Amino acid sequence: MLTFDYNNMLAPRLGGRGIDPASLDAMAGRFREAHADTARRREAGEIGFFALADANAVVDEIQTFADGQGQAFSNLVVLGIGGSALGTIALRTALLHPLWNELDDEERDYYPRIYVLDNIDPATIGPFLDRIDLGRTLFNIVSKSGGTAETMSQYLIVRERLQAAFGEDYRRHLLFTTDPEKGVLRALAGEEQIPTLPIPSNVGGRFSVLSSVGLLPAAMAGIDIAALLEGARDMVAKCETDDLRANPAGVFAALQYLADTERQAPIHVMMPYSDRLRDVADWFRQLWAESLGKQRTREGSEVFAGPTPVKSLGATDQHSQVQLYVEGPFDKTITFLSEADFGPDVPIPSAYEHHAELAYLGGHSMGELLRTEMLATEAALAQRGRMNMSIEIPRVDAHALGELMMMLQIATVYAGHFYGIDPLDQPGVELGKQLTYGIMGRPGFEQARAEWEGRTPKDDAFIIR
Ligand SMILES: O=P(O)(O)OC[C@H]1O[C@](O)(CO)[C@@H](O)[C@@H]1O
Repeated sequence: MLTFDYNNMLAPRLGGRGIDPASLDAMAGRFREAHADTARRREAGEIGFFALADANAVVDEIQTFADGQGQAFSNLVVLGIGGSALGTIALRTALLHPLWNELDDEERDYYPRIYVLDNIDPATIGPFLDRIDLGRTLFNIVSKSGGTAETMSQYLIVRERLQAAFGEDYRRHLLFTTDPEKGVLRALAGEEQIPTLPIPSNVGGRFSVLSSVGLLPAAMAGIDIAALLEGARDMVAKCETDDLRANPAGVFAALQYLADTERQAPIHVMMPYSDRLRDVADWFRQLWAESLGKQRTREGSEVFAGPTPVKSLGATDQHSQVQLYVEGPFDKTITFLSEADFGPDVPIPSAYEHHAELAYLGGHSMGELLRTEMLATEAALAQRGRMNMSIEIPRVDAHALGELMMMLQIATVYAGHFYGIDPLDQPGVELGKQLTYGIMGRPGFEQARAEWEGRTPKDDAFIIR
């Protein structure tokens, strides 16, 4: 089980800058409402990600694919963006490298390499597709909506290359992961007989890491997806209580909400002290930002809610960001992520005994130093009255990742309730999408194009060339 320590968020440790424990306890009633509302929305089928933890049939289907057809490929290339990419990247960074290190050469050949193309920069896409051996590659097109411009443009390029190389056999290199009913990707799968995996319709992109979106690439890479879901199940069970102080996701959400609204600290830095956990912070950034950054409440009144998530990395960013965190404005909280057991550690040799500035390092290890630096940063922040909290997982493995990611997803839903907004929608992203469609000439978006042309004339006086 993970350990969540929030002492350094509270007034007893931080003096007047911390949150009064009484304020946290005063959230107990609102938390019971948030918990009941979440249960009601789960029951009504509006929130689907909790149930992913129990989707054992999907695990079997995915594992069968990964162990069977999947083994014909040396590369798996995921085409997706946002929630269709970030969870997979986080799992790959966390779980693949340790696994990879333990494999011998023959075993390494058994598992395909996992690539995620989550941008549309031609300088990346062109050379990547020129280099990769198409004959040994499976392309997994991941899009909940099935219509995202970035993903679909990548798909069109890949499809043309596959057809040019393999004719009608191009299908063998494609797997769509999309909504079970809606969207053009689903329609294409039917028209062209391309195999698919479903993303349950009540699971939004940023909550989909434990669906086939994250599970298929994970299984192909040899990650233990059953353990991932077991960890998630353990966290769901832990969060079944409506007693705020016993519910880790509830306390996480309540403290961040209080930091923002009572302590004017709307910036939420997530700082793993672990290379393997670094992309969990990136995945969380979308989850927190897209879910909570909202103009309107669920009832429709204006609110302009939303903390700003920031990703950081220890110890690297101690030498880039920590000066600001320790002495800058009191506008942020820091959440540390760490692992209790780094696995095989790297000892630091004893040398230069006559130089005290170096001699103290000898006899310790890199893991010890990294951990010490985190504890020291936590203490420095607390001494200066800066709110921080820490989540420690026992070790970086599939079970722990399942627990951690489920906790952060549940916390996001609770936080949405506290802010009075709907954490499941993202209306603000739509405007930019519509303007893109208009500018690119998609039929039906002429109005968007006209608005863009009407609003974008620029004054040369404000441009330096
Ligand atoms: O999976 P899709 O539908 O292609 O969407 C990708 C991403 O685009 C968004 O809709 C908007 O950024 C995200 O919510 C989503 O994760």
